[in-house]
Amino acid sequence: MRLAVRELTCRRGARELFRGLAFTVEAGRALVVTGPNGAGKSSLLRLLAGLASPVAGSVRLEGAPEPDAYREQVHYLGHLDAHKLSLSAADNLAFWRDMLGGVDRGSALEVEEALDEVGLAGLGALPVAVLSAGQKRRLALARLLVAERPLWILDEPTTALDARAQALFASHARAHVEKGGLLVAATHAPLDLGPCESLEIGRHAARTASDAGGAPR
Ligand SMILES: Nc1ncnc2c1ncn2[C@@H]1O[C@H](COP(=O)(O)OP(=O)(O)OP(=O)(O)O)[C@@H](O)[C@H]1O
Repeated sequence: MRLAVRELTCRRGARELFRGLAFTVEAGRALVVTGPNGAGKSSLLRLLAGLASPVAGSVRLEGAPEPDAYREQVHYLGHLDAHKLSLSAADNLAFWRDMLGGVDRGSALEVEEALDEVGLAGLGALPVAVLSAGQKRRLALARLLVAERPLWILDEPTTALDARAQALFASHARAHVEKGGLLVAATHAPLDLGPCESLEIGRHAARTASDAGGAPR
């Protein structure tokens, strides 16, 4: 399986952010997207997640078991955590498990296991409204664990996380890739994903590099 992006053009408002962008991400590989504020990283990720349509070009998951059900192959974590604040942490996660999970749960974790895994054990009954910013982000990351999906698209996944949670995230992300998953993450900070490709979105062009230094990993 591989993510194939061809001749992608993105426009927001009157501004063209990029044109003719092309790259692939193979199964078992990660791509880190970097670039200055406003360059178009989140816009690119929304295109990759199928949440927005490109002006031109295509995004395909080649070799996927169900190529027509692209959105069902994708875990997307945006800037916002997308929690229902009045519901408990456990109820939020149960919702996402049911929403995102398939019939075959594979090795996906149960809600309590996932809460434990992200360091929220004992907090499952609390309404999300009272969780700290980092706890809310940890809960968002727990969504990746309660449903198995091959393509993870993550927008600044470590925002608000302390060093321990960042390391925890990195170990789950590496494990996902090592077992053949695909991962695309936009970030301003190193993610410690191990060997990965990088894509720099600039003001005028996008530049790709494989396992090159110079960009956060
Ligand atoms: N709905 C919209 N209408 C018009 N312009 C938009 C819209 N959404 C985003 N933009 C503009 O598109 C550009 C790219 O935004 P985007 O969020 O993709 O950048 P980014 O690289 O993720 O930035 P950051 O590092 O700050 O998160 C910005 O100039 C932004 O103002």
